[in-house]
Amino acid sequence: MTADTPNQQGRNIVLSGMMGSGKSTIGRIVAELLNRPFVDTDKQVEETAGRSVATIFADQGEAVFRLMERDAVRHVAALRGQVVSLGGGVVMDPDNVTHLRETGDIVWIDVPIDVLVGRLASSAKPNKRPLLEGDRDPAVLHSRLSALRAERYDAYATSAVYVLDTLGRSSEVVAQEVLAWAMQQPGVLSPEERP
Ligand SMILES: Nc1ncnc2c1ncn2[C@@H]1O[C@H](COP(=O)(O)OP(=O)(O)OP(=O)(O)O)[C@@H](O)[C@H]1O
Ligand SMILES: O=C(O)C1=C[C@@H](O)[C@@H](O)[C@H](O)C1
Ligand SMILES: [Mg+2]
Repeated sequence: MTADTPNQQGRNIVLSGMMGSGKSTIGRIVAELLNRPFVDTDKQVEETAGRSVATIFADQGEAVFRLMERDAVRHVAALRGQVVSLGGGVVMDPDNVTHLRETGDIVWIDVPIDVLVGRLASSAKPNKRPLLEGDRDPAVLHSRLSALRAERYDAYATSAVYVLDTLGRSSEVVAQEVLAWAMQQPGVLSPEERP
């Protein structure tokens, strides 16, 4: 088994949460520790479309992006044995959640807005986060992120089987918590992934 060969036995570990919550950072660590492929739905969309998330939003609109994202989700959910990082809005579509749950378990990385503002103000990633319009002003970011989180809270909470609290904890420590959770969860780790 290599990092490019999905393990057919283990369920996907699917990380969900707001922009900047740490899905990619934590997901990569978990994938490396388990020697699993790491898949990011935003990257899948960009590779398939040959354009950045921001360009898709600008040229074709958010609705077209969401359709592409649905396809990416179905692709990812067709395989097992992966660590998956979701775009921040994926779980707003209940069909996406249904597909993801067939082969995986969703873990929500819940991060307070103030922490997100601190992270996103110093890393605007305008090509990736058009909903924030590349804005780095902390007050504007705070109000945009608060509104998004309020709108999405129920979807994040109900789609996830586990919530990670990252406050004051490094990504490495949080990744270890994901592993500890996976160990307890039937079907997530294959026998060979268990110590
Ligand atoms: N537990 C943590 N403690 C401190 N910093 C963290 C932690 N997790 C992530 N970070 C930092 O927060 C920033 C955002 O993390 P990351 O890119 O992984 O988030 P994301 O959810 O993938 O966001 P997006 O997909 O919207 O870009 C990075 O600079 C990362 O180093
Ligand atoms: O929260 C969101 O709706 C988004 C988050 C990003 O991961 C991208 O999927 C896109 O910028 C939209
Ligand atoms: Mg990411």
